[in-house]
Amino acid sequence: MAKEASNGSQTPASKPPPTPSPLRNSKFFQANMRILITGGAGFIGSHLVDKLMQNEKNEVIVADNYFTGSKDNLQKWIGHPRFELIRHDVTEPLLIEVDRIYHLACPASPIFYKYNPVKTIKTNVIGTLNMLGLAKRVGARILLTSTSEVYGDPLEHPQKEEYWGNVNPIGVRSCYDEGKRVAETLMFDYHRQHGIEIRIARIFNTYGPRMNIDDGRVVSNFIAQALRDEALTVQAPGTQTRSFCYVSDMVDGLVRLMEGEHTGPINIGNPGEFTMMELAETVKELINPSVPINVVENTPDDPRQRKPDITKAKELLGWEPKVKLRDGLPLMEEDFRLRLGVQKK
Ligand SMILES: NC(=O)c1ccc[n+]([C@@H]2O[C@H](COP(=O)([O-])OP(=O)(O)OC[C@H]3O[C@@H](n4cnc5c(N)ncnc54)[C@H](O)[C@@H]3O)[C@@H](O)[C@H]2O)c1
Ligand SMILES: O=C(O)[C@H]1O[C@H](OP(=O)(O)OP(=O)(O)OC[C@H]2O[C@@H](n3ccc(=O)[nH]c3=O)[C@H](O)[C@@H]2O)[C@H](O)[C@@H](O)[C@@H]1O
Repeated sequence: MAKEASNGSQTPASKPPPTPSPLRNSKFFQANMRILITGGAGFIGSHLVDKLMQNEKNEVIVADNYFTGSKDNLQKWIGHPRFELIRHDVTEPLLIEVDRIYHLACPASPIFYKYNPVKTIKTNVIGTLNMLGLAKRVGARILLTSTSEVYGDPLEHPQKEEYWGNVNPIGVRSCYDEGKRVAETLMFDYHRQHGIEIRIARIFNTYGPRMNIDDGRVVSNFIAQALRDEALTVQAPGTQTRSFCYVSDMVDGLVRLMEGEHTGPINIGNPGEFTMMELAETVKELINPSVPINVVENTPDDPRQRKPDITKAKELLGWEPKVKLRDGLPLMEEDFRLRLGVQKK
């Protein structure tokens, strides 16, 4: 029997999550998978939209508050009968019917996630709670895009999924690192407590076309600086490392994880590891050999090294990255040239 809630409304007794809607079996719906992408107007999200829209059986719904994303990234899909775009902040509940939720909504560039850290935490915690609530109500499978930042300034190298990390809980990056750690916890608690089907991807630095030009992340900074004939700003000491994954490899990994049998967390990233000085030298060589490289001040708590161990992704998802940094950078250069209006000399 339903219980009487204190405000007088009826609340259902505790029960297992519903199976997907019976409409799934009707003639019309059988051909479709309805997929929600939160943060789908952003960099990775918009590439994921492109990939999922290629399958004519998919309907794609994007919910985004446009904090760091833009309708421009989705221009080609606006008006398409299988596509819907909703201006929505995930810190508010969303009532729709879907089969899959790719939950990406969260500013990813350190400049943007530090801009309003309280909002970043709300997005990670309340936003993930809301999306898990939605998954529970409609019986959808949900994938969280977590981050290599859950490993903090890692004391193990390369990072395996079993490593618990070395994160400063009160630093300026904590709104993001700890926010994503709580989001992972919520995912597993909903899975254990309510039987929700979950997937967790731990994404390592990803780059490619459509990154915000002035978004502050290292690859977009260096390419924009090289094209504008400005000095490349290597933050000290320059020996810190990152591993850069091209965006088409990333979305391929995310879809495999979603449609595979494993909850994760699974690292998705390119194990090729570079110092920031090496990255600057590569950008200089490929894009503009006449720009200088300047070493500038760094920000607090910058991780000193990062490289994914992708054994799990290889074994469990049959996934590994295909695009090498030297091949991916020119593809991004082309997109930045178009957007900045800078011709090749
Ligand atoms: N790009 C990377 O290197 C990287 C690495 C690790 C993890 N990730 C994760 O992948 C996801 C996508 O990253 P990205 O690089 O595409 O970043 P992005 O900033 O381009 O995209 C994030 C999107 O989320 C939207 N958003 C932010 N807060 C929101 C809110 N409260 N409600 C609704 N929408 C909101 C933004 O407007 C934007 O469209 C993020 O969850 C990020 O943490 C990215
Ligand atoms: O992969 C991840 O998990 C995380 O990676 C990045 O975080 P971060 O590695 O700090 O990204 P950048 O801001 O691109 O910085 C990378 C390195 O480049 C350096 N850097 C940055 C900008 C610049 O102009 N010059 C420069 O040398 C930074 O000091 C840092 O060492 C993303 O922005 C996060 O969203 C993501 O979760």
